Amino acid sequence: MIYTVTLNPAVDKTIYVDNFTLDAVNRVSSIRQDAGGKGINVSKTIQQLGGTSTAVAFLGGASGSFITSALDEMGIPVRAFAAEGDTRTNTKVVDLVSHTYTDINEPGAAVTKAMLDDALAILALEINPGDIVVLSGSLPAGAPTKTYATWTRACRKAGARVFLDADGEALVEGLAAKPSLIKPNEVELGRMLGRELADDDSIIAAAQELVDGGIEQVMVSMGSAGAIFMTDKGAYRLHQPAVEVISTVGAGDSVVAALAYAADQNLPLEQAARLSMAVGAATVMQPGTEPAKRDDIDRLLEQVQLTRL
Ligand SMILES: Nc1ncnc2c1ncn2[C@@H]1O[C@H](COP(=O)(O)OP(=O)(O)O)[C@@H](O)[C@H]1O
Ligand SMILES: O=P(O)(O)OC[C@H]1O[C@](O)(COP(=O)(O)O)[C@@H](O)[C@@H]1O
Repeated sequence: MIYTVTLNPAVDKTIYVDNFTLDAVNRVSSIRQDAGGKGINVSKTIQQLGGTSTAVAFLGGASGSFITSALDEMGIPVRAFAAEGDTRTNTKVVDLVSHTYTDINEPGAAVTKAMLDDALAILALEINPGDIVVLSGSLPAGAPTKTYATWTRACRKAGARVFLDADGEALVEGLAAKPSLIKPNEVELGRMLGRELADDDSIIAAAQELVDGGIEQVMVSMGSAGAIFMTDKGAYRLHQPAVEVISTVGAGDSVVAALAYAADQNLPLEQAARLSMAVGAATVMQPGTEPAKRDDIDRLLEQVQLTRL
């Protein structure tokens, strides 16, 4: 079983504007809204892959209900915990002329340590050995920076494999609890290590350091440049096929989803790596945070380039 955990979910509101201009009135040509937040996006993609996951999330207000209904409609089981206040709305401004994409992410509804502890106690009782728990996204206000470390330890103690996709302090602290997999992009990885990673060699060296430190799998996603997948059983340079890019929001989440699905299905490492790139490319072909289409994934899978390092 796969559980995705989104402590700070969001309604992703994509606003389409022609010639987005700062310091001026901009007229919106169309809007779309998606259930979002990193773990929720992971659940949506796992569903497209034919897998099953339970989306664990703190939700509140009308925006929280919007997310619950959207996931219900997709047939994704939700384990909702009440947030203190309304779930945030993250605004994505897409300029259809200049093709720029601007994210404006709100801080989100606060939680208390007691709320987090209660949710974790319930989740830990439910987890069975061999399950996968995906911890994704920013921490909401009120959550200590060591929250992911605490959750990783508890889930590992219950026998689960933990995949962590976070940034900044939350990631640095979380690493101490030794998740099985992390998926920083190259900027997040550089930030985490406090140095600029300018080329493949420096990314490979950085990922190797983490694997040597006890993280079994480090997937460094690199946007249109593909990814470097470093593991304790092999390392790969990956390139996805060229596709028409509609929205890159949720691309990283889709890579995490593919890796969680592959691990749950016990797919060989190389197959997992290929799948993650096909899913990443198929995701950017969709608007907003609509998940990748199965037929795109199947078609792109054969075109992924994989080189053993
Ligand atoms: N512009 C793009 N063109 C094609 N594929 C992309 C593009 N951006 C992202 N992807 C795919 O999605 C994956 C994850 O994207 P990335 O931007 O690195 O993640 P994040 O959203 O976490 O920053 C990439 O490794 C790649 O496979
Ligand atoms: O929790 P954070 O870091 O604010 O990120 C939340 C945002 O990230 C997303 O999950 C997209 O993430 P990625 O583009 O990094 O895959 C959006 O759905 C959401 O608005």
